[in-house]
Amino acid sequence: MLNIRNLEIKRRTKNGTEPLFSLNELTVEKGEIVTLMGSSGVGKSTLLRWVLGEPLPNFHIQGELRLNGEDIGEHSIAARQLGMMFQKGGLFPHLTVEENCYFAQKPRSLLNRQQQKDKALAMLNNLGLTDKWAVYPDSLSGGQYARIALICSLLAEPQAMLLDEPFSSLDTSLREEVRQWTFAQLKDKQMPTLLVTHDGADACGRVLEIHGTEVKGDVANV
Ligand SMILES: Nc1ncnc2c1ncn2[C@@H]1O[C@H](COP(=O)(O)OP(=O)(O)OP(=O)(O)O)[C@@H](O)[C@H]1O
Repeated sequence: MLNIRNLEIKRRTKNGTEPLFSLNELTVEKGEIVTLMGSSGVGKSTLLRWVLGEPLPNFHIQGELRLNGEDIGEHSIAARQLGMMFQKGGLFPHLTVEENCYFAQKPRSLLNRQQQKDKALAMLNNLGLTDKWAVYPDSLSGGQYARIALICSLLAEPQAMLLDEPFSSLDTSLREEVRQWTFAQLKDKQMPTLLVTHDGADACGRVLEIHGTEVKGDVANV
């Protein structure tokens, strides 16, 4: 379970700070997907980068962050055990799919190399993508890339997943398919997931909307 409380995001300016938005409380339960919607520039990506633990020198951010009840606000990126899927990226371009799959499992895996291979291949096999095992990410199509990037995030066995406009680089025909597949994977794994998007078509689960500097609770459930 991911819990954010008393969050205030401000952007540093020449003359001080400018408020982006604030949030009293947001909890994402195990097995739940919560979508945070808002127009471009309101601070959605900044929120996810703060949750992930990235240094954000151009922002002033206050808030409490808990994962499964533990305060992780001071933890390093690696120690937070969070998975992330971006609009683009997520795979190392200089590593093959196979090497990306091993790298993803490295930090906490107790499995040996053969077990890591079997686990990754089983996931790729479900998608009919085992023939991409030896290729580099730049030779994958957009949909193949998105799915393999999510597989790599899941192989790391994160405690929660953060999705930042994960489908917006896909064309319409593929977008619906990848979206359905991604949400099914996350629900199947009971993964607490926080999704940010400006596009209502990509929303899933409980939807919160940023209006001005405030977040309005549960506008819909999709
Ligand atoms: N590194 C940075 N330094 C200074 N300002 C930044 C930086 N990154 C983003 N901003 C500004 O902070 C605000 C919030 O940006 P953010 O990327 O979080 O918005 P967003 O809601 O995710 O937008 P989008 O939907 O377009 O991705 C914007 O006004 C943006 O211009």
